Amino acid sequence: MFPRDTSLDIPLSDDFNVPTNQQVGATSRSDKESNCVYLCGNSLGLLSKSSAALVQEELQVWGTRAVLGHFDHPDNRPWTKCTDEVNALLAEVVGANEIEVACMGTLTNNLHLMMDSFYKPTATRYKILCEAKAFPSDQYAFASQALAHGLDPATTIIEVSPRPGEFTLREEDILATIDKEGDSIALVLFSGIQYYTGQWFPIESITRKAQEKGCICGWDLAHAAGNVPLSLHDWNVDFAVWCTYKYINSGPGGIAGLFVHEKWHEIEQPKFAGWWGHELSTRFKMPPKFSPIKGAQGFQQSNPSVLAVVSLLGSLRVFKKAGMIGPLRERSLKLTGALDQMLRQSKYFVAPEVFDKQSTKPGFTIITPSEPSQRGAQLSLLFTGSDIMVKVFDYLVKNGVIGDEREPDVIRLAPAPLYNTLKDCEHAVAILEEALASVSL
Ligand SMILES: Cc1ncc(COP(=O)(O)O)c(C=O)c1O
Ligand SMILES: Nc1ccccc1C(=O)C[C@H](N)C(=O)O
Repeated sequence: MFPRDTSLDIPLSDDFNVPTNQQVGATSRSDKESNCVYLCGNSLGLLSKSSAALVQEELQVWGTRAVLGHFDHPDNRPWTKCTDEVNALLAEVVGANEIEVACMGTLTNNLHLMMDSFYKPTATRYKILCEAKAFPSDQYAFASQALAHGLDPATTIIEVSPRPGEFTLREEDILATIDKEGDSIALVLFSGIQYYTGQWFPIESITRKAQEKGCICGWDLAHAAGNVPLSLHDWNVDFAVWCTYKYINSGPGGIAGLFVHEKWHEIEQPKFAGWWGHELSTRFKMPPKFSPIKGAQGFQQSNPSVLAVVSLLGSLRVFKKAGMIGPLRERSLKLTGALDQMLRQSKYFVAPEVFDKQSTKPGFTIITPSEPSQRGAQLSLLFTGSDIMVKVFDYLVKNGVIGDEREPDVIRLAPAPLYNTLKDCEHAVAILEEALASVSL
């Protein structure tokens, strides 16, 4: 029997709205009013009551104060300064100084903005190094950046792939590639945590090696921010971008984050300026010449959606109340560790070394590293056969277990430490086993 840690039975925060079985269309469940088992905070985090209340407040201010809300706000949160509290909290989440962080735009927008500033190919140093099978938006961004510089993506973008028979990257292979190709690499840009495999890359050592070879090192932290401890400033990361709608629960399409290390603030001025990057003290005097805010916030372009900002703020306040990343990671290690252990005890589990994708016998392996320091909350389950994953996924949803399917073959399950419990993990494993039993029939 798996030893139970009863502290994991109570959610860390009761501030979240968990959809019911009925609401998610779990038609096989008779307990329609019970909460579903939501293990999909790696794609879209849940709505916190705090975010919902703050959005309502801003709607109220908009309805009652209209344009005056920009400067004179009943809750002392004038819209011109609505990102102040968020920036401070985001800086804590990613391990940065406040001046290094901006809450703005969207992940892919910010990635382009940062590449516009930091990707400066020359005749001899022009390549972009990333992991193979990066999230498609990142691949499109890299390729289009290469094209914009008149370069051929096929020769510009180099990817590190897993060794044959392996699912994740070895640190030594990444470092060796940088060593070998570094003189021709302009930019090393990995995801902090790989969206498909859930592998947490060694950010500090990759950054160090890239910089030793004279490359710029940036990070896409979509799956890392709010999930694992980060120390972007101390790790000397050049720049980073992330979305906030996953583990940080800002809501679909929520406002994103951007980090520019302090060492660049005097050197790298915003290239595509907008008025919101201009110093607040003179912004509304409408001067013709752009005078940027020092640091990451100088990269802001437009006035942000206040509704999006406070939706993020609500969740960040929940993070703060829970003690920020330290306690969250501690709980995350236990929850994901327990889920991992239970899955490995399943009769359908096949060890990754002997996993046979072609097998028609229903089964799965876990492609996420088993070493906790190499992963965050997410576990990626790879299924045998060609249509087993889809059938299993369908069964899970009908039974109120919400993970996500990622083509071609993976179901991702991610217990979020703020709102998931050990019971969620136990329930998910039980339903998964039922699902696999049903496809065996
Ligand atoms: C690693 C990664 N990059 C980019 C994106 C795209 O983000 P967005 O649509 O917010 O630009 C996502 C998620 O959608 C992601 O996980
Ligand atoms: N923004 C979305 C909208 C619709 C569906 C998924 C997403 C995701 O965020 C996907 C995520 N990046 C992932 O790792 O799969």
